[in-house]
Amino acid sequence: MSDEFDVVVIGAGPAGENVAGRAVRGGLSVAVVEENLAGGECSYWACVPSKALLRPVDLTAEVGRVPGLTPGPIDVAAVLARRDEAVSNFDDGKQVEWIEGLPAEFARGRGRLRGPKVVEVTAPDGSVRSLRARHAVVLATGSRPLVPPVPGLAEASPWTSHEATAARAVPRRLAVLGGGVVACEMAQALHGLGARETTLLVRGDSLLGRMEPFAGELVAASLAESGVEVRTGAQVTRVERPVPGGPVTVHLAEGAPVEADELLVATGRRAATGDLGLDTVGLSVTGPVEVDDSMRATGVDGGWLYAVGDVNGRNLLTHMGKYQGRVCGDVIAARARGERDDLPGLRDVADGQGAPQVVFTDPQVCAVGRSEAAARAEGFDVRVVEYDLGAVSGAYLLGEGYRGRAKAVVDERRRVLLGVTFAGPGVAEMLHSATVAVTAEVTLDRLWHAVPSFPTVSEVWLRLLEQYGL
Ligand SMILES: Cc1cc2nc3c(=O)[nH]c(=O)nc-3n(C[C@H](O)[C@H](O)[C@H](O)COP(=O)(O)OP(=O)(O)OC[C@H]3O[C@@H](n4cnc5c(N)ncnc54)[C@H](O)[C@@H]3O)c2cc1C
Ligand SMILES: NC(=O)c1ccc[n+]([C@@H]2O[C@H](COP(=O)([O-])OP(=O)(O)OC[C@H]3O[C@@H](n4cnc5c(N)ncnc54)[C@H](O)[C@@H]3O)[C@@H](O)[C@H]2O)c1
Repeated sequence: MSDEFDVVVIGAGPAGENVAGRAVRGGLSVAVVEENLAGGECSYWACVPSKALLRPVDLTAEVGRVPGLTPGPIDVAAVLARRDEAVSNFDDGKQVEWIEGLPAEFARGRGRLRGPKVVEVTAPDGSVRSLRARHAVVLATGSRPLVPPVPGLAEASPWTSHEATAARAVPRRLAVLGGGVVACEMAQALHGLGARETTLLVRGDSLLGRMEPFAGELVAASLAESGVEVRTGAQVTRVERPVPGGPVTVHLAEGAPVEADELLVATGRRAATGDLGLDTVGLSVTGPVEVDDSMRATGVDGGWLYAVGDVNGRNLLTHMGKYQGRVCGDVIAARARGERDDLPGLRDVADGQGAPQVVFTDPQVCAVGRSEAAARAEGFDVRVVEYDLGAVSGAYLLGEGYRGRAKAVVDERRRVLLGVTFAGPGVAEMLHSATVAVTAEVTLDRLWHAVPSFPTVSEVWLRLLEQYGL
C-alpha cells in the first residue's frame, strides 16, 4: 500500500468527497482521511436528518390548508425510523464504497498536518500512518457547533444540532437558543413532533437575520401561530441543570426564567481547525482558513494547501461546499498537469455573489444573490420590487390562507437581478429559476419572455416584472 498520493484530502464530508471525485477524474491519485463517518455532518447530523424530521411537519401544515382534508396525528416513531433510514442508521459503508470505487484510498482516522505536504493519520486503534502528498493537501474538515460562554451552559450539557437531529425521543418542553436557520428549522420540527412547550430565545429582534426582513417575520408569525413562544430580545444570563438529564432552567436578563426538559443551542458554528497541525506549516488560524478563489489557502509557501466547505467560512452550505470541491479538484488537477489554471470553471464565482439557500420551515424561505441591504452596502444602484405571493392565482389553488412574499433586488444600471427572495409554502423548488437568472445576469427585458405557466406560483415572476414597469 503506497503512502504517497497526488492529493490527500482531510475530511470526507460533501466538500471533501467532491474534491476527491474531481481530482480522480482529472487523473490524480487521492487519499481521503476521515475520523468519523464518510458523508460528514450533512449526511448524519445536519441536512439529511433535519429535513427528514421537517417533512411530515411541513406536510401537515400543507394539508391543513386544503379544505376537505384533515391532517391526522403524526406517527412520531415512524418519523424517527424514517430519519434513521435516511441517515443509513449511521453506517457509512455505502459512502466508503463510493470513495474506494472512484478509485481513491480511504484512511479511517484523525488527520493532522506534520509539515508541508505531510498528513499524519491516527487510526481508531491508535496506529499512526504518514501520508505524503505530491501536489496538494485539502482541508475539508467542516465546522463544529458554537456554544456561547454563558455561565452554567456548558455544564448543563445542552443539545446542539448534533443531538437534536439524532434525537431518540422528543422532549415535551424544549427551549431553543438562537434565531438562525438551525433554531427555526429544529424548533418547528421538534414542536411539530411533540415538543408542545417550545420557547425560542432570540437575542436580537428578528429571525433569520441575514435574509430579507420579511422572511424572518413570516417564519416568526407561523411559529407563533403554531404555538411556539418566540421571545425576542432574550439575553440569557445563566443556565442551571442541577440533575444531569433533568429539567433545565434558563435565566434571562428580563422576564421569567424558562424551564424545559431540553435546551437546544443553535448559535452558529466555527470552522473545524483545531488540532490540525496548521502551525507546522506556518499558519496561525483562529477562525476559518482563508482561501483565494481557486480554494488555495493564503499565506502558505508553495501554494500546496487548499480548504473547501465550512472550514473556509465562505458559505456554510452543503451545495456550496460541493461546488468549491469541484472547483478545487479540477484546479489541482490542472496545476498538476501543468495546464492553464485560470479557465472560467476553475474559479469560485458563486460564493461572492450570494449563495442560494433554502430554509425548510413552513413557510419555506429561499434566497439567492444579494439582499437589498447587502446590495446597497456594496454601492449598487438598487431598485426593489415586491409582491404578495398569496395574491398569485396558483397560490390560491394550493390552499386557503397561503401567505408569502417575493422580493427582487434590481441593479438599475444594467437592468439585471442582484438578488431574489421568496417566502411561502413550497417555494423551495422555485429557487433555482432565480439562481439561473441572477447567475446568468439575464436582463429584465429578456426575462419578460420567460413565460411562467398558469396556474403556478411561478407566475410571481410575471407580477414582479409588471411591478417593475414592464
Ligand atoms: C442542523 C443543520 C442542518 C443543515 N441543513 C442544511 C441544508 O439543508 N442544506 C445545506 O446546504 N446545508 C445545511 N447545513 C450545513 C451543512 O451541513 C454544512 O454546510 C456541510 O455539512 C459542510 O460540509 P463539509 O464537507 O464542509 O463539512 P462536514 O459535513 O462537517 O464534514 C467534515 C468531515 O471532516 C471530518 N473531519 C474533521 N476533522 C478531521 C480530521 N482532523 N481528520 C479526519 N477527519 C476530520 C469530520 O468527521 C466530517 O466527517 C446544515 C447544518 C446543520 C448544523
Ligand atoms: N437549510 C439550510 O440551508 C441550513 C439549515 C441549518 C443550518 N445551515 C447552516 O448552518 C450554519 C449554522 O446555523 P446556525 O443557525 O447555528 O447559525 P446562524 O449563524 O444562522 O444563526 C445563529 C443565531 O444565533 C444567534 N446567536 C449567536 N450568538 C448568540 C448568543 N451568544 N446568544 C444568543 N444568540 C446568539 C445569532 O443572533 C443568530 O440568530 C448556518 O450558517 C447555515 O448556513 C443551513
